Amino acid sequence: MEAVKEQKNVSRGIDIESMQRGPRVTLDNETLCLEVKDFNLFYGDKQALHNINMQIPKNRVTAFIGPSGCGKSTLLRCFNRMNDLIESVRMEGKLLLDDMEINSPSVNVADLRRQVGMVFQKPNPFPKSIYENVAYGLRLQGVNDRSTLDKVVEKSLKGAALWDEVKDRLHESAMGMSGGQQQRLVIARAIAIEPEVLLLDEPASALDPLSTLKIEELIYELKEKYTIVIVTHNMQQAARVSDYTAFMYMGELIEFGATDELFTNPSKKQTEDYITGRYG
Ligand SMILES: Nc1ncnc2c1ncn2[C@@H]1O[C@H](COP(=O)(O)OP(=O)(O)OP(=O)(O)O)[C@@H](O)[C@H]1O
Repeated sequence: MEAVKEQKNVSRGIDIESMQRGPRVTLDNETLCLEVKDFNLFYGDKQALHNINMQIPKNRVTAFIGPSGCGKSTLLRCFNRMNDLIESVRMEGKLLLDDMEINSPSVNVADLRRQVGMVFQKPNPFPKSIYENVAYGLRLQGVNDRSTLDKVVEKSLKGAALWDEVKDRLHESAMGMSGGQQQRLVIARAIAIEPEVLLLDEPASALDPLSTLKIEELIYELKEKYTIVIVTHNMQQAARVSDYTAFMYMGELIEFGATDELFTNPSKKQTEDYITGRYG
């Protein structure tokens, strides 16, 4: 894994045109993080993803939007092999994290999930203290030194914009926090082990507007350090937080582009229909 990591800092332009047939500019000066090549996914006989080609740039926020059932979460889950847990799943094509083939049998899935963290729709803190939730990943790696853990817990809670709210009750149960605080705690737990990518599957859909705003502000800050891929049903949210947007429909990638452009000047009629609320 380390050797693979070494080779990663190669800057490559993101060729948006190769992702879609429509006329759209090629974006230079982006470093590639995740790549999907000729990718198909089946649940048993049912094909859920059709020939997806997509390039996701590093240190940017990329949003997946599209109507319910179009395959957003299925694709997101591929990046840290969460679909391995579903027996009927079959995949074709390639998924790359930098130069590493994600589905290669030689990839250690636990290592991959350390590099590619995931946050789900419903906050899922462990029934432990706030401190132990954040320290969890490090403890799994065998780190038990108190001062190291203290530093990482503080840094991660600060990174998740939660420190000030919880610094005086670190040893209280996480289950007593509000939903919005719990979701930021889960993000702190994910960043404590310094992943490269954060996958967010509708991270704010169970939260009230104020907590949603905090999560959105947080996403904006986190992209300095992480590559973020977010699935959202909320188009305003996609427009607010993301740099790039992928619009999917019935298992296909219809359009991928800079968010500003995709929302103001979509190149495909299906995208336009969706963002103007004609369906979905
Ligand atoms: N475990 C599964 N087994 C069989 N089919 C599945 C499974 N998970 C998803 N699907 C199917 O795959 C398709 C894509 O689902 P997916 O959840 O990825 O869509 P989505 O765009 O994320 O939808 P939503 O916005 O409603 O969450 C749907 O037709 C869904 O029914």
